[in-house]
Amino acid sequence: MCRVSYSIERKAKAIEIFNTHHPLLSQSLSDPVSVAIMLQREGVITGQVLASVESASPSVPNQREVLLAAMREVIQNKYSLLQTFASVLCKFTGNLGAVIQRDYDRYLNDDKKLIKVMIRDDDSMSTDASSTESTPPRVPTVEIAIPQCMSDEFTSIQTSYGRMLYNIRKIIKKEPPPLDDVREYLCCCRSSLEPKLSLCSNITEILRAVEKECSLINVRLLQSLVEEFDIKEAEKLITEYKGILKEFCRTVKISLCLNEKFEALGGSPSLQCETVTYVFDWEPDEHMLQDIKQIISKTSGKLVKIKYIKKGNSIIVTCSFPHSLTGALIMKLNENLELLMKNGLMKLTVGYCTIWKKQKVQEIHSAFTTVGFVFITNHGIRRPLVDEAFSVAKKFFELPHESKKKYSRTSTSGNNGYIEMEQEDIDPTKPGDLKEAFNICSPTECVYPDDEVSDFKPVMTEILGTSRTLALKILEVMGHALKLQDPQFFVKNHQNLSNTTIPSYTTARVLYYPPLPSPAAVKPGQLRCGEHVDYGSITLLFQDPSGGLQVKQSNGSYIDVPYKSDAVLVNLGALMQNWTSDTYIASPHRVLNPINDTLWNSSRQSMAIFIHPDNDSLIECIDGSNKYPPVTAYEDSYRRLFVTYEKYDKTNETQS
Ligand SMILES: O=C(O)CCC(=O)C(=O)O
Ligand SMILES: [Fe+2]
Repeated sequence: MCRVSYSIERKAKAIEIFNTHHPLLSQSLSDPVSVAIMLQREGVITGQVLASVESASPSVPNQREVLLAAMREVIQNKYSLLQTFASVLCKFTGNLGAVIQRDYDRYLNDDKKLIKVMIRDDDSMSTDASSTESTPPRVPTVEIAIPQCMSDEFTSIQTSYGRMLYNIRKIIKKEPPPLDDVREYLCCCRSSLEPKLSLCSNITEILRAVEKECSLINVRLLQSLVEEFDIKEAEKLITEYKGILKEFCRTVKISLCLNEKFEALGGSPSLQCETVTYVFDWEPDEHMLQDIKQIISKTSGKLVKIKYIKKGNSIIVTCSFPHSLTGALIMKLNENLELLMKNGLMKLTVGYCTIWKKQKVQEIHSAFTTVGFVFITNHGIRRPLVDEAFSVAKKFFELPHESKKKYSRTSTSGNNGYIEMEQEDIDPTKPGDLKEAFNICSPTECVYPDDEVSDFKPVMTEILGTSRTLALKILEVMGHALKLQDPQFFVKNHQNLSNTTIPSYTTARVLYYPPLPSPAAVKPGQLRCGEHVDYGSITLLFQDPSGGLQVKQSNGSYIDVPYKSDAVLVNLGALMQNWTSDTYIASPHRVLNPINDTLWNSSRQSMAIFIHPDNDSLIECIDGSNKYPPVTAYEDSYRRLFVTYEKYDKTNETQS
C-alpha cells in the first residue's frame, strides 16, 4: 500500500475511534480546563485553544465542546495525538482514557516494528525480523511484544526476554489463579493500572498489561505477581532471566545501548509529565549499562523505569514514572541530588520542571571577567525561605524606632546589628543612604530581636546556612574556571563557610528601603544605596520585585538589573578583584530611588550574603604578581568597613 493512502486510512481510523467515544466524552469529561492545561503543556493544543476553553466558562458543557472540537482538528492533522489525548484523559477520568487507549492499541499501534519469536516444538528459539510469510508453516510463531533490535547484544537479551515471557504465559495459563485476585493484587501494586485492568476479561489480557509494565531490564511487576501467587516454575524462569540480565548489564557498554528501547513495545509513549530525564557527563565507552541502572535505581527510590539512552553532548537517560508519584519522586531526587552530582549529573528534569542544571563553568567565568555579576539558577536555596527571610526582616524594620535602636551596630559589636536610615556612607561623596539594615556577622555574638520577632533568628540562621553551601560551590567553580593549580584554593581559604567557629567577616544582611514620602524629602545626590563595590570575595544577592538596582559597566553607563524570582544574583567584591589581579571584576552598583509615582510610596527589600575569606587568610595575587600587596582578609575588610562607618561611629561615641 502506498504511504499516502496508508496514512489517510490511519487518520480516518483515529477519527472514527474519536467519534465513537465523542458522545460519552461530551457528557462526562470531567474538569475540561485541567485536561486542556495538561494537553497544552504536552504540546498537543496551543495556548490560544487553552484560552478559548477557559473562556467558555462558566458552563462545563461548553468548555467540553470547545476542547473536543479542537481535539478533533488536532487528530485530523496528526492521528498519533489521539494516543496522547487518551493518556492525558487517564490522569483525570481513568476509564474513558483507558477505553480510547485500548482501541488505539487494537487498530493503530504499529506492531510492524516487533520481531517475531518462533517457538519450535522442542521450545528452542530463534528470531526473525522479517515477515511471518517466510516462516515455514510447521514452525509455530508467537508474537511477543519485544522491540526490534539493532545490535547483536540486544538480539540475544531480547530473545531471552521473549522466551521467558512466552514460557511464563504458558505456565500461568495452564493453571490461572482467580482473575479477581490477580486484578486486585496488581491494582494494589500499581494503582495507575486500574482502568486498564478493569477492561481485561481474561488472564491473557491481564498478562499483556503486566508485560507492558515490564522492560528488558525491569521485570519487577511480573516477578512480584508470580511470587504472590506462588507459581514456582515461573519464579524459576524469572530468576534465570535475571541472572542473564545481570551479566548483560555488567558487560554491555553504554555505547551499545544508545537508542535501544528498553521498554516492551506496544506501551503508549509516556507523556512529558511522566518523563524524567537525566543528563550525565559520561563517555559512553567508559561506562556500563549497570552503572546507569544502579545510579538511577538508588537515587529514584526505584520509582522510575529506563526507557532509552541517547547521546547528545553527554549521555541522556530518559525514564518514565507514574504521574501520581511526581511529588514523591521529586522529593527522593532532591534527597539524592548530591550523589547524582558526584556522579557527573549535568541536568535533571522531572515532567515540566528542571530540578537541577549545572551552570557552565565558562558561563560564570565570562560573566565575572566582564560585568562581575551573574544570575545563578537551580542553586538549592528555596524561594519560600527567601520570602520568609523578607517577612521576618520586615516585621523587624516595622518596629518602632526605639525598639530597633536596642540592637544597633556599634564600633564594638563586631559588625553585628541594626543600621538606621542615613547612617551608612557607602558612597562617601554622597549623603547617607536611604536604607535600614541588619547585619549578622558573628552568629554567636549577634544580639537577635528574639523578643519582638521570635522567628528572626531561626529563619536567618537557616538562610545563612544554605547560602554558605552555595557559596562554597561557586568558589569551587571559580577555582576551576581560573584553572588554578588547586581548584579548591578559594574553598580552602573560606573554611568559615563550613566551620562557623572560624572567624571571618562573612555577613548576612537584610536591607529595608522604607517608603519615601516625596522627592522633596530627598537630599541632592542621595540614593537608596549609593554607588559602591562590595568588599569581600563574593556576594549572594536576593531582591524583591521592586527594581532599582543598577550596575555600572566599564564604559561608565548603568544597566538595570532585572528581578528573577528563581535566581540568586552573584557578584564579586573588591578583595576578589585584587586577589585575581583584576581578572575578575568587582563592578560598582547602586540602588536608585523609586522612578515612578506608584513606587515612590512603597518599600523595597533585599538581602545580601557577603562572603569573606577566613580572617587569617593572606590575600596575595594569584598570578604571583605584586599588583596588590599582600594583606590578610581581616585587615582588608577592617579598613574598608572603617571608612564606611567612620563618621557615624565617631558621632555615636561622642553622643554616648
Ligand atoms: O539592595 C540591593 O539590591 C543591593 C544592596 C547592595 O548592593 C549592598 O548592600 O551591597
Ligand atoms: Fe553591594
